[in-house]
Amino acid sequence: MKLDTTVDVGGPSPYRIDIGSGLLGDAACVSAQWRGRHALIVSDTHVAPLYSERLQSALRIAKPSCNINTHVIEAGEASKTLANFAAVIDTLAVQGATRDVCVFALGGGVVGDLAGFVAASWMRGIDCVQLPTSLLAMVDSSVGGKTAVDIPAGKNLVGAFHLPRAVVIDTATLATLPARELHAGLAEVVKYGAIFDPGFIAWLETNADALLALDDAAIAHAIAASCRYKAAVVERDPFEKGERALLNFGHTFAHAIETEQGYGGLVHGEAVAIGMVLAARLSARLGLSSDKDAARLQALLERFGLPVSIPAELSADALITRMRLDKKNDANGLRLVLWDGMGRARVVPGVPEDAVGHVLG
Ligand SMILES: NC(=O)c1ccc[n+]([C@@H]2O[C@H](COP(=O)([O-])OP(=O)(O)OC[C@H]3O[C@@H](n4cnc5c(N)ncnc54)[C@H](O)[C@@H]3O)[C@@H](O)[C@H]2O)c1
Ligand SMILES: O=C(O)C(=O)C[C@@H](O)[C@H](O)[C@H](O)COP(=O)(O)O
Ligand SMILES: [Zn+2]
Repeated sequence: MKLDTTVDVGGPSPYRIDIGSGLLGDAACVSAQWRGRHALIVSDTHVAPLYSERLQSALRIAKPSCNINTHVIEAGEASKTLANFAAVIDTLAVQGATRDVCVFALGGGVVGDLAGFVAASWMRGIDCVQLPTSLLAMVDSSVGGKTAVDIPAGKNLVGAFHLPRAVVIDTATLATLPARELHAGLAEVVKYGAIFDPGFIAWLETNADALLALDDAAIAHAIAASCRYKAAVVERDPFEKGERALLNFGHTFAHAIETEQGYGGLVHGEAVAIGMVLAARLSARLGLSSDKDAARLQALLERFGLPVSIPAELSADALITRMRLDKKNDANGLRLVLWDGMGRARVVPGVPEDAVGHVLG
């Protein structure tokens, strides 16, 4: 077990992100914020068989007389539902979980968002510790307290802001992550460079092969840097009243694609890669950035094995209809995160639908 780095997240209820190899088996680390005697581990059918036992043992070392329950959902986006939310809530009720219960979210962003929403809701709010096992969850979803489930009408339309008590990132779990999911996580890593830091884009270009080969030092740097970019913005704007919306770069397109595919097509990071390319092209068309920058962003995403164009079966009309239900919109219509070139983005209200239709082809 080796704690490499910590990132402090300030704001209304500060917490710490621990990053290191083997941390899931570190009793002191995983249990540091656990107050009561009840614990509920929420995980999925891919992750639970690999890591749930390790976490349970660590928790039992920390509190030998504890009451630990595990709720396992089917792996995949299609599980981020109100039905599974209700099922996890029922598990807490059957367990007799008191308000000092801690929910441990062990898995990718699907588990993290669902378990976080349960924690936001049970007895009006209990503790949640995020234990992300996918790269995407390590660099993005475990941090910042956005919790949600999807409904057929749209992604993340039902949810709450509920900050985790702690985030523990065991980088050793990436050894079992499928390559497709590694690539998906890299899309959100690229996002930070695209919106905040051209220097980070250059670093990603130089270290692309090392990242794809899961080189320890490169991966550790990408995770820590990503957590720092996200921590900085969510501590200034925890409830997305302003600048936090920049983290939604590419997401209006991405969520429309995921919803239109019924949450069983592209995975979130893949949809975000396409969404960022579309947002970059739209920004160039509107005169905010250049085609050259858009091409550079696209090339980096392609290098990470990510798709950059809309699946052929999806029509522009259907996607625009989905985009109208995006949470950032207001009375002026589509409100999109547009791009000023590498490292700079802005929220633009009243984006004309015909311009959007043009980049959707
Ligand atoms: N709350 C936020 O701020 C935020 C940010 C970004 C994304 N999200 C949400 O996160 C979700 C996407 O997260 P994701 O990409 O982690 O998807 P995911 O949770 O579906 O995980 C991806 C796949 O990898 C598997 N997996 C995870 N870790 C593994 C490991 N170590 N070994 C083997 N298999 C492993 C999972 O079982 C799953 O099949 C979406 O629902 C998205 O909306 C939320
Ligand atoms: O943390 C945020 O803020 C983000 O927007 C991060 C996104 O990567 C993430 O996909 C988020 O869940 C999208 O939020 P939503 O508000 O558009 O549902
Ligand atoms: Zn995202």
